[in-house]
Parts: sequence; C-alpha cells; structure tokens
Amino acid sequence: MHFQTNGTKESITKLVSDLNDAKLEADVDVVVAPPFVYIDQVKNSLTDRIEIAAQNSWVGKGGAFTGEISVEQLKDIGCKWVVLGHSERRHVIGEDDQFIGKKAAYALSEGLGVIACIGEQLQEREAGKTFDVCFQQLKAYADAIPSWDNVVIAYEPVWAIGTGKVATPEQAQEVHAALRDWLKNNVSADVATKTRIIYGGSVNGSNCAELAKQEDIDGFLVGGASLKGPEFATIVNSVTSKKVAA
Ligand SMILES: O=C[C@H](O)COP(=O)(O)O
Repeated sequence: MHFQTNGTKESITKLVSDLNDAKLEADVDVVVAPPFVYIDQVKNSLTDRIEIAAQNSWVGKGGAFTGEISVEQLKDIGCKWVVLGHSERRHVIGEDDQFIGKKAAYALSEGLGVIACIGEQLQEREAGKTFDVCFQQLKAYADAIPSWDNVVIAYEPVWAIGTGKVATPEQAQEVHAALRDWLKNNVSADVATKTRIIYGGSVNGSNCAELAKQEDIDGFLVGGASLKGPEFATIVNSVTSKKVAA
C-alpha cells in the first residue's frame, strides 16, 4: 500500500488501527509505504506482520544532499523496502532510467528490498510503444543491479494511476507476460520465474479479484484504495496463495 503524499498523523493513526485489526491472509507479503515523515509513527504502531517501505531514497551514501533521505537513514528507522522509479518520480520530478537504476543498485547493496516501478504513458500506449518503454525501463534496472533476489517489479501504466481507469485484466496480463519473457531472454529463466511482478493503477476492492486471477500478476501496488483499511484488506486477500507483495 502506497500512501503517496497523503495523510496526517490523525488519518494515519486510524489507518494503522484498521490494518492492525484486519484479517490478512498469512501467505501474502504486505508492505506499507507511508510518506517519510510518518514512517516512524507507522513503524511504532503497526503490527510487525506488515513491513515498511519508503517512497524514495537517495542514490548513494548520505551526506550533503539537502532534502534527500538516505538508505542508511531508512534502515535506521526500520524500513525493509523502498519504492523506486514511480511514475511521479519519473514524470513529475524528472528522474531518468539510469538514475533510477543507480538508486536501485545502491538500495540493494545496503540490504533494502526494491519495488521497481515501470510503466508507459497514455501517448506511448496509443503509439504502440508500451513494450518498448517498459523494456527500456526494465533494462536500466537490469544494467545497474547485480541480483534480482530482493526486487519486486511493479508495472504501473501511467494512464491508470489515480485515474479510476484500471487496465483490463487482459491488458495487464499481456504486459506482465512480456516482462517475464524479457527477464527470461535477457537475465535468466530462473529470475523470470522467481521475480514477482505486481500491477498498480486504480486497483480497488471490486477489480482486484479478476486481475489477481491472471497468471503473471503476482500482486498489487495500491495507491488510493490503500487509504481505506478494510478495502485494502480485501485487495490483499485477493492475491492469497500467490505469496505476493501488495
Ligand atoms: O503506487 C500506487 C500507484 O501509483 C497507484 O495509485 P492508484 O491505486 O491510486 O491508482
């Protein structure tokens, strides 16, 4: 669950309480990504059943980088994961593929898990460039990281993020299968089989079950719907038996 830049101390207290009370299937990995300023609050009040992710991290060791948050600091406050390459980092902040790849490599080298986001914009899909864009973004991670052991790929078509316009199960499955095939051909068959590929973009309690049935969809990265604890629990439980990060 990914709060993006949402929440207050009060709303997050309520959300944590809902999550602590939720019945979450045991075989689903659940990760929550609060804004930096609330990570400590969440870490200190949320059940250990759910791990904590940051929404970004600095590209190297901490130091004189005003406004940035280092991987070392994230580890210090109990983060196990970091979300990198989110479309808002790419298209609003301007991070490029290589910079994101370097961030992933540094976070992994320090022992954080990486939720590595990729995805095409609407005009790219309409121009028939979905696979080209996704493969290029995936290659930048592959070129930078030494191992995929601690990486979850998040496919998030930009046109589906926060728009209410979810990819159809067939659209999402088509890209997930292509990504797995790319890993098989360019990394290894083993990595292609073992790497979890999760979908993000307007996932909610009503559409998650059909998406979760798709062979290559291993879980979800949930934004808006994660701000409602009971609905998020429904989404988590829709991917049971797939051992998925959600
Ligand atoms: O990380 C979350 C994604 O950006 C998806 O957000 P959304 O579920 O609100 O579309």
